[in-house]
Amino acid sequence: MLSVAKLQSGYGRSQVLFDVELEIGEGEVITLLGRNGMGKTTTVKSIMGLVRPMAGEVRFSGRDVCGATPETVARLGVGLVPEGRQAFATLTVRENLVATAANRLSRKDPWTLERVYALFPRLKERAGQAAGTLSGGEQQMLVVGRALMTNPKLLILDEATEGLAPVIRAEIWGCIEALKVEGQSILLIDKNLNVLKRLADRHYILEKGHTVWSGTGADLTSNAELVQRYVGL
Ligand SMILES: Nc1ncnc2c1ncn2[C@@H]1O[C@H](COP(=O)(O)OP(=O)(O)OP(=O)(O)O)[C@@H](O)[C@H]1O
Repeated sequence: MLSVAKLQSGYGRSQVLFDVELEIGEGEVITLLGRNGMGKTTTVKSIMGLVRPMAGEVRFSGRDVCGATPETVARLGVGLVPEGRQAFATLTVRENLVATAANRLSRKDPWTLERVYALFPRLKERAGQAAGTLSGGEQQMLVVGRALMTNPKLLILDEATEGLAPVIRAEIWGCIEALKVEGQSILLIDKNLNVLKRLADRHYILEKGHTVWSGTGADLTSNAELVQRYVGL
C-alpha cells in the first residue's frame, strides 16, 4: 500500500532524511520509532507532501506520490493526525467532523458521523460545542475522528497520545485497536513502546534520518540493547 525507498528530505538546505525505507501492507499496523529529532515527523510530512522530498521513492496504492501535493496524497487516501492538536477551534465538534468528510464510494463501509460517534461517544455528547473548548483528550478524539471522516486507506497518527492523561490515552489506544481489528492500515509514531509492541505488526527505527532496523515486536522485546541504543527507553 505504502512503499518508501531511499527517501531523502529536509528543510531548505538542511537535509534531515538520508535513507528512509518503509513498507506498509494492506491492514498492517506499523510504527516509526526513534529518539527525538531523528526524523519521524519529517518522514510523515514527506509522505504527505507537506515537505518536498529531495530524492527517493514514495509510492502509495501503486502510484508515485513523491513530490505530490498534500491535497493529492490526501485524496488518494492518506489521513494524517499531525503532532499537536489541530481542531478548528471556533467550529463545533460536528462541523469539524463534516468539514473534511469524503465519500470513498469504493469503500464497503464508509465512515459517517454516526460511526465516529459510536467510536467516540464523548464527541456525540459534545457535538454542538466549539472544539476550542474541549479538553485535550476530547480534541485528540476529534482530530482522529476527523481523519477517519476522510475515509483514509492509511491513517497516520503522529504522537496522538502525547500529553494526555493515562485514562484518556487508554481510551485512544482502545479505539486504535478497534480500527486495527477492522483492517485499517495505520502508521503510528508514539513513545508508549509497550502499547506499540502489543498493537503493531512491525516496527521501523530511525536514527539520524536513516532506517537502521525493522522487525516485529517480539524482535524488539528480545533485543533490549537495540531499544536502549536507538529508542532511548
Ligand atoms: N520546519 C523545520 N525547519 C528546519 N528544521 C526542522 C524543521 N522541522 C524539523 N526540523 C529538524 O529536523 C530534524 C528532525 O525533526 P523531526 O521533527 O522529523 O524529528 P522527530 O523524530 O519527529 O522528533 P520528535 O520525536 O521530537 O518529534 C530535527 O533536527 C529538527 O530540528
